Amino acid sequence: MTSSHSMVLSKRMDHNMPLPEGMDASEIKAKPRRKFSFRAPQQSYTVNDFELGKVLGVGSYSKVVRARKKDTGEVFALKIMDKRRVIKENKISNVKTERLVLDQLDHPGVVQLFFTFHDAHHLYLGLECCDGGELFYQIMKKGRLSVDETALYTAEIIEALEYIHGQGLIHRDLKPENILLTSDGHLKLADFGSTKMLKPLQDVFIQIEPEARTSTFIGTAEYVSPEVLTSHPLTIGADLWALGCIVYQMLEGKPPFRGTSEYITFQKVMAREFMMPPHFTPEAQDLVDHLLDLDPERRIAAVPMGYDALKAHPFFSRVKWSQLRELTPPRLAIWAPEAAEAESEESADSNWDLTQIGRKLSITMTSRVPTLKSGHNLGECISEGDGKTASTSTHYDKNSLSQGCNALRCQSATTTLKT
Ligand SMILES: Nc1ncnc2c1ncn2[C@@H]1O[C@H](COP(=O)(O)OP(=O)(O)OP(=O)(O)O)[C@@H](O)[C@H]1O
Repeated sequence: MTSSHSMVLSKRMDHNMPLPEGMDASEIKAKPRRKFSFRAPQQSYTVNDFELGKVLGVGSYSKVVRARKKDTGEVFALKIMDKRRVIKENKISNVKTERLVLDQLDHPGVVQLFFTFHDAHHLYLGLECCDGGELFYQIMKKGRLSVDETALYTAEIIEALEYIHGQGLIHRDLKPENILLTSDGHLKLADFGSTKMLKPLQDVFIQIEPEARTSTFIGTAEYVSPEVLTSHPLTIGADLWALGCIVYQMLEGKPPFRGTSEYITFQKVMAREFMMPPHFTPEAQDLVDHLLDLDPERRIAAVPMGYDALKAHPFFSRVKWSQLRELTPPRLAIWAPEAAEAESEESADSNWDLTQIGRKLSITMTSRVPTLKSGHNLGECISEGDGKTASTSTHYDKNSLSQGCNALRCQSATTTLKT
């Protein structure tokens, strides 16, 4: 029996899942539960091993800081997560998922994880540092990207998506904030905390707990696909829809679906109500149109071998797919993280104080913040273990939407407004 096989079995036993054909329960009981090793090891580092530099970005439960390892001089992006905040924001499964998924991925279009460590109050992920900032910032600074810039960036996103989809993963939170640029201007996907795993990753069986049928879903309003809003099965089509939104946003400066409230945004998504700007070339219009198909199975690239069709789309006629990473990428708008942070809403959060990292809690305590019980070992989130990951977290409450969405489901399939 292979190690992965025994791991599959131990997980199946834990969850009373049916045994594979021909397997005998007594055989399984005799096998000790095996642990697997992460490629990116859990180190015994402390935060004092690093010189902390500028803040690269702020997430809902993390702060990402440029950090130089004092002994080797290597530079990383240290994703620092406050344990109390992780619990408070109900992000434990996101942390586990991100750690497990990043550990398994190895592609130039995906941010690399090198190591993890933790201390009494924080969890740390040592990530490849993307000094060019977020794609979001580039769009914001440039207003709109040219067709050639958009084609090259989209091609790099497509290569990364093809890879992660081939690994049985759906990113689920693809948006310009989660697409980062290296200092030489190439793109990398980041933030895999919401990833859905459809199958075992390589030789590690990661237990996919059936997602509770709650009235919640995951994603970001402007990039969420209509089928996700109506609780249809999640497929790679959800990422392809988000890709369509991102292509549109690069060319137009803003995403196709944006309302005055999230609820209005969802209504527009459900009705596929967006304006196709007249300055879009016919190729760009066609690509956006095919990615933003209401039927996830008809979205270009959603079928087997579909990526070949996507890459052959005339929008990419000038893209040399075989040399993508060698091509000169678009010139970056100057990236100043502190300035961007000041512009961002999240920076209004003053609870983070880097001088306190590793020493005491950086989060301002309030009576509503849960207490870390001694038995609650959150370090296990990033430790080597049995590969178990919990079900996913909540971004939106769908209850308040269901009525409106159900009504919208009856509307005409395609309501693309063209000027
Ligand atoms: N490897 C990296 N290099 C440079 N900057 C990074 C890196 N990883 C993350 N960042 C920056 O930090 C921000 C927050 O990171 P990330 O999205 O992973 O955090 P999060 O807490 O999971 O966020 P979310 O609010 O989406 O859940 C990113 O949007 C990006 O600006």
